[in-house]
Amino acid sequence: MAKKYAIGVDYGTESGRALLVDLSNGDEVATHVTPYPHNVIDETLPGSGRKLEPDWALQHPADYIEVLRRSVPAVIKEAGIDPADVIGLGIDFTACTMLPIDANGAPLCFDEELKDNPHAWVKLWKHHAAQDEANMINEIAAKRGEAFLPMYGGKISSEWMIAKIWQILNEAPDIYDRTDMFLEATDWVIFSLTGAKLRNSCTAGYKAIWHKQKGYPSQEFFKALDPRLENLTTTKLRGDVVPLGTKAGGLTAEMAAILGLKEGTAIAVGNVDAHAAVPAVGVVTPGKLVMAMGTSICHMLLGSEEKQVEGMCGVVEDGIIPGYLGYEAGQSAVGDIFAWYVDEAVPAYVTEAAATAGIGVHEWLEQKAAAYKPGETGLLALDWWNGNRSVLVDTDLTGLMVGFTLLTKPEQIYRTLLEATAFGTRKIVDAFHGNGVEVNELYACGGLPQRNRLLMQIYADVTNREIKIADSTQTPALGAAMFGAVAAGAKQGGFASIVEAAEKMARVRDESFKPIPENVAVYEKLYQEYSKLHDYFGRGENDVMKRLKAIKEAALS
Ligand SMILES: Nc1ncnc2c1ncn2[C@@H]1O[C@H](COP(=O)(O)OP(=O)(O)O)[C@@H](O)[C@H]1O
Ligand SMILES: O=C(CO)[C@@H](O)[C@@H](O)COP(=O)(O)O
Repeated sequence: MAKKYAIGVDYGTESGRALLVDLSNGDEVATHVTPYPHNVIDETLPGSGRKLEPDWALQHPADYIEVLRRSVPAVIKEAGIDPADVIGLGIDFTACTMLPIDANGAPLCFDEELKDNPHAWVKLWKHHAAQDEANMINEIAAKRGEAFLPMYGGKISSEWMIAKIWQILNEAPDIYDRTDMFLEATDWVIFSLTGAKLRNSCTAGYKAIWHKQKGYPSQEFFKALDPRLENLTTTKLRGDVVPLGTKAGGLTAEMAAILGLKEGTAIAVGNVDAHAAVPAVGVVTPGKLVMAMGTSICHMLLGSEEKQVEGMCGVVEDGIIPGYLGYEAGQSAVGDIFAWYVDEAVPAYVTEAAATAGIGVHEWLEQKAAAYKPGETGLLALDWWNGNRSVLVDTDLTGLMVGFTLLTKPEQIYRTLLEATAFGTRKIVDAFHGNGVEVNELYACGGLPQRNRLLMQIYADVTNREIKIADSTQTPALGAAMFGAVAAGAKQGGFASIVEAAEKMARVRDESFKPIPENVAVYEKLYQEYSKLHDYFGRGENDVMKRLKAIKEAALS
């Protein structure tokens, strides 16, 4: 029998990537990236040039189709295979990236009459202009004692579905009225490929407050938010919510012609980028925390029971792997903190020394920082350069470093920043483990594990846990392809379940990072000090960070 393949399409913030994978062994045969022609729309609307307000971040839905049009034929061509041997396709997306559609499924921004209204466009995950609505949701939910709130660590984010919908209603009621359904972009792309309007359990659960047993929050809750939202969940949020790996449908004839694939090819329901990476590193059972490490970190973990864990982003049944509770937590800046130091704060001599050595500034700092023993710098930092997403859930918190002397060196500061983010991850690990959601091993994927060995050793030492590293450098796309193969099913040459797909296709590297006992002992002491600072500045004992923010805002006004 001819070899069978699946395609995973990973929709990132600035581009989409297709990956063609061999189902017999998980080999990544071909890949192709399409930058979004309209990129992130955060200044002016295409066409009218209408200016957008700060905190807005939109996208053009046609760009998502363009990724399919360019990247899918490109991987088929590069691989030189018969398109009929591609038996399934899955996608993963940034989230909550959402849009209003009409009764035919067309985005409202495609309508000549509506295209100059920014609310008709896709709101990207990092659209932060619905903060007022998010604050009201949290206030009202807390007052009413809504049971869902603790399942989201006590706070619903402005990035998520309900806050974004309410902003549309408040600022553009005509767009709200014209909307037949609000969909996650990941679900809209699947609709475009198959004609099936389904909602996937991952985005519905993590981003739209849907619960497998309880459904959405009550109509009374939505009425308490705004009487106009009373029927939202049965009208504009209607639609079946189905578990990941479900076949959404077959590729339509029209899309088959565009993609160069066979009509009827199995298409899996949509998924989220970080979550798709979990089976791609082979994690399909509890006890293993997967860290998608890049500019920020998403931490994902499976459990068998629904537990309340301080500061988690959410717990969703079938949210990561069908049959398990999926837990998500996160640090809102990690690589971004190192980037800040390298771009904004290192002395010129460091940049020059790195250039002379023919290496990057990160690499130069890593090499120098690796010469120190844990504790030797005398420095300690709080990693809140972009607030704290878990466990404190407070965007007003800011960064801090103590222990400077006249002898402090740039590489010591860099090492301290690496350590601070590791302590932030340890807080998350402890929050899960201490609340009965076991964390025994760590798995890492994303850009950072490939780039910085010192960072990974520090994480192993600080958490006192072995860390396995993804073999693939494109784990979300690999995970999406795996779900595509599950949608195709075993009879077609795919898999009966994601567990089977992971057994065949997922890989970690042979080399892992193991804790070094003498480092663990020193970091334990430093972590106790970190925890004292964390609680002192983060739990209200000393509100200096908030007071500084107020003074800054007054100075700016
Ligand atoms: N050698 C390095 N050590 C530590 N951080 C690095 C290094 N090189 C790049 N970074 C950081 O990695 C981040 C990008 O990670 P990546 O996984 O590629 O991106 P994304 O999170 O957008 O998918 C940036 O924040 C950058 O500062
Ligand atoms: O929020 C999530 C996942 O829950 C991400 O989709 C979102 O932060 C975007 O992440 P990336 O920038 O693609 O790593």
